[in-house]
This record gives sequence, structure tokens and C-alpha cells, in this order.
Amino acid sequence: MTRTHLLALDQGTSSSRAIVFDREGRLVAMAQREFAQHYPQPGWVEHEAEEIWQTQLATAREALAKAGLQAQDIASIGITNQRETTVLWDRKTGEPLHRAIVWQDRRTEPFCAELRASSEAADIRARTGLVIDPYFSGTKLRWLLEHIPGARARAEGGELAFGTIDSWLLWRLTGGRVHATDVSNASRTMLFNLGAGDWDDALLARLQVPRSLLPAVHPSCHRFGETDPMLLGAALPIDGVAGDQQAALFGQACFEAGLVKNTYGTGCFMLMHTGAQARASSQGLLGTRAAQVGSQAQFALEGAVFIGGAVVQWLRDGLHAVRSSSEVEALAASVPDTGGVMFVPAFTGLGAPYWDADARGAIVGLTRGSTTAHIARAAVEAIAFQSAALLQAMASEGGPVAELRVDGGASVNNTLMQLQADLTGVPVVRPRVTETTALGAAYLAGLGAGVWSGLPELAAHWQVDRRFEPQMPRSQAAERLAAWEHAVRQARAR
Ligand SMILES: Nc1ncnc2c1ncn2[C@@H]1O[C@H](COP(=O)(O)OP(=O)(O)O)[C@@H](O)[C@H]1O
Ligand SMILES: O=P(O)(O)OC[C@H](O)CO
Repeated sequence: MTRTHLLALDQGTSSSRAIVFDREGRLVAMAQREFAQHYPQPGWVEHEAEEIWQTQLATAREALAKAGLQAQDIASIGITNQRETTVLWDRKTGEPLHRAIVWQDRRTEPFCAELRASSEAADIRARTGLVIDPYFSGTKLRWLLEHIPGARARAEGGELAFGTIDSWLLWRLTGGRVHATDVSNASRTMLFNLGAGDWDDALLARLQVPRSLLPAVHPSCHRFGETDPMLLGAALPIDGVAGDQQAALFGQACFEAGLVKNTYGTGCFMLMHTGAQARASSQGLLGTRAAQVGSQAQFALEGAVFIGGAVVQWLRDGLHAVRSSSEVEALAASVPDTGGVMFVPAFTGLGAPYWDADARGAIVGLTRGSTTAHIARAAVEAIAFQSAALLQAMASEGGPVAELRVDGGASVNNTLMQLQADLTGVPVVRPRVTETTALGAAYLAGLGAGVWSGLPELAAHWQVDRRFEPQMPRSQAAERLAAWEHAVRQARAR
């Protein structure tokens, strides 16, 4: 038996993907399947948990076939996943009791508002590192227990299991033998004590969640179990589990305090490794667990830009200014600047460091000379401005940043990356492998299976595709950031 490759299962919000990597960390084969999004009411988002499992299994088989490999060639499996999304299932039958409630779902806002206004708010924030928001799993699970007839009694009787998507996939992959999660996923539930590293009894009591529902929590690199041999043709070990943003941080070889990555997808997720100490934020950043290898807990600060690459999708689908996302770069580059136009894409409010759910999008500074090219350029710039504001908040709380490692679909845009470096004054570095989420999961699995010796070996894999050095004078960057903040104030003044 050769066991030369790693299989990463990357379960995202809009698709399930499986990627095979070799022991040099090179991508060998990939398969992807989209699945249905359900919007039963405004603000509600659901996924069919069974469909998530079926698409994930199908991509795993397809990726192996495309790579020309047998299950026996796989040293280990790593799982990475959309975080916070909540599944409740029957331990006996493995049947979900309800569709999964997706991280974007806002149905628990009334309860969150109550919690925020209560005397416990500061304590909840201190225990979890999170802001009180429907985003996280805890209030979603509470909603399921309240609204599914009989669920609470059955939960108290030990008949049911809760899990984020990693736990759900683990359960199905192991034929119902393993109910577990990793620290990075657990830290997104609002049920987990960030510092202590375990489910928190006070939080469980406040959210009325019986402990018997919860998975065991392990480091991200751990022998979680083995797959049912019927699924992929052999029993394969599962040695890595991490939430997708923490997996990307790991795949970017950000293993130490001060290293930062930003993923430019639909939204942008920025994480800064903060070492072995939990760090509180006064600017609305989240304290979270980074992927953990060994017994030492690892922490990160996190912030999100809600509308990142999505603003380019809006240019394409809403404004019909471009036919494809990739066209935006040429259109934006067809003008030397935005001609004074500023675009604040607060379509769904603004995330950290603003945290304004009521802000709405604004295009300001229009003149008779403004064209779609100016607006397109302003849209691309908005991605960089929002990320720059986030990085500023992070640096002020987590310490100086030597470089920003980037990935995600919009990181191919060189104009955007150069502006990011210019605005932040920090070099922006794009690695050769930008599938960093799946790579991070493969790294965790490979470390567990002994394919790699340790973090230094992985750090040596990380190779630069392109480095963008800041070129704009700092005074000019400061002026531009001030103009951005002015535009943000206009978007918020409604
Ligand atoms: N050249 C480009 N310039 C700016 N944005 C881009 C470019 N190419 C793709 N995008 C944006 O990147 C996003 C897709 O990135 P991806 O990492 O696949 O996102 P996700 O994982 O959130 O689905 C889309 O929002 C798309 O509009
Ligand atoms: O599936 P993605 O890439 O949209 O990531 C979702 C995040 O994990 C949500 O917190």
C-alpha cells in the first residue's frame, strides 16, 4: 500500500468540494457539486443536510476517480466546512429532524436582541469571544428545540445529536460511530468557553441546551475515526477537522502570532493568529480558536466584510456593467481613478469594525463625467477599503502586521491586490496554491497520519505567486482612507 495522498473534503455554503493533494501539497484533482439553497421566509436560509452529505460523498468518489487513485492510496482525510450551520439529528436513524439552519440565517434575532439587552451580555461575550448575533449556532439550536414538536424531551432523553457540518459529515462518514467536532468549529457555537476549551455550563443553561446533545471536542489534528469501508472502498482514517476560515489560516501557514490572511470570496474573512492567548476585542472583532495541533490551544482574531466579491457580482447581475467577474479588472483599469466616485456596498449592513446592520449601499461623488468604468473601479476599491479598515482594527489590537496573505476568487485581481497593499502600507502576498481552505484540511490530516513531520515542513511548502509592495505615499493613503470613512458615514446616515 502506498498511501501517498491526502483527501480534503471542503463543505462550503454553496457547494461541496473534494480535493486530492500529494505529499508536496500540490493539487492533483478536484470535484465540486452545488446544492440547493432554501429561503422559506425573508432572512431565513436552510440547507438539506442529507443533500450536503450526498454531494460531499459524490465529490469524494469523483475526486479519487479523477486522480486515478484508489482509497488505499489515501493516507488520511481532512474535513473543512462552512461554520456555524446547525444540524439536529436522531442518533438511532441518523435522520435530520429539520433542514440545517445556515450561518446566514437571521431568525433568532429577537432572542439575540433580548440577550444583548440583558445583564449577561458582557459575560457571554467574555466567555465566548463572540458578539451576540444569530450568526452563531447556539441560538439556532435553541430555536430547533423550541419549534420541533417533542424535540426538547427527546434531546433530554439522549435520543438526539447536534452538530455543525463537520460533526454531521463525521457521523455519516463513520457510519454513526463518531459524534465529535474540533475546537475551531466549537468556538463558533456560542456554547463553548473560548479560554477553557470546553462546552460551558452557564451558556448551556442560558440557551437551554442539554449537554447530551453535544459532540466531543478535540484538537483539529486528531484521529477522529475511520470511514465506513463501504463508502469509499476502504476504511480511511480522518485525522483533520477545522472550520473553513481557520483551515485557510492553517493552509496559508499562518501558525504564529501576528500572521494574517484575508480570503476574498463573496465576502471577505480576515483572521489574525494571536498565539496561545485568547484576546478580547473592543472593536467588534471576534475572538476565536485557530486550528490546534497538539495540546496547546491556539487563538485568532477574526473580522468579516459582508460584501466583497459580491459587489462584482452585483455589477454583473444588477447593473449589467460586465458579463463576467473577470471582466471587471479591465473595465476598472480603463480609467486612471474613480473620478471622485466612492461606492460603499453596505447591501446587508456593515460588519467589523462598523457593525451597523442598518447601513445600506451608497454610491457618492457622481458627476456628469462619471461612467460605469468609474463605478466599477469604485466597486473594486470598496473591497480593498473595507479590508483595510478591518486590518487597521486588527493591527491596533493584535499588534503589527508584516504582510497580508491572500486567497479566494477575487484575489486574482491584481489591481485590487495592489490597492490593498497601497492602502494598508502592508505587503500583500498571494501564494501559488490559493485553495488554502482545502489545503489546510489536508495539512491537518497529513500531520495526523505522519505524512509530514511538523509545522516547519509545511511552512516550507508555502510558495509565493506574487508579492505586491505598497507604493502609494502614506499621506495619500491616509487621505483616501479618510475619504472612504466619509463615504461610510453617508451610507450610515439614513
Ligand atoms: N477578477 C475578479 N475581480 C474581482 N472579483 C472577482 C474576480 N473574479 C472573481 N471575483 C469574485 O470572487 C467571488 C468568488 O470567489 P470564491 O472564492 O469562489 O467565493 P466563495 O467561496 O465565497 O463562493 C465572486 O464574488 C466574484 O464576483
Ligand atoms: O462556505 P463559505 O466559504 O461561505 O464560509 C462560510 C463561513 O465559514 C461562515 O462563517
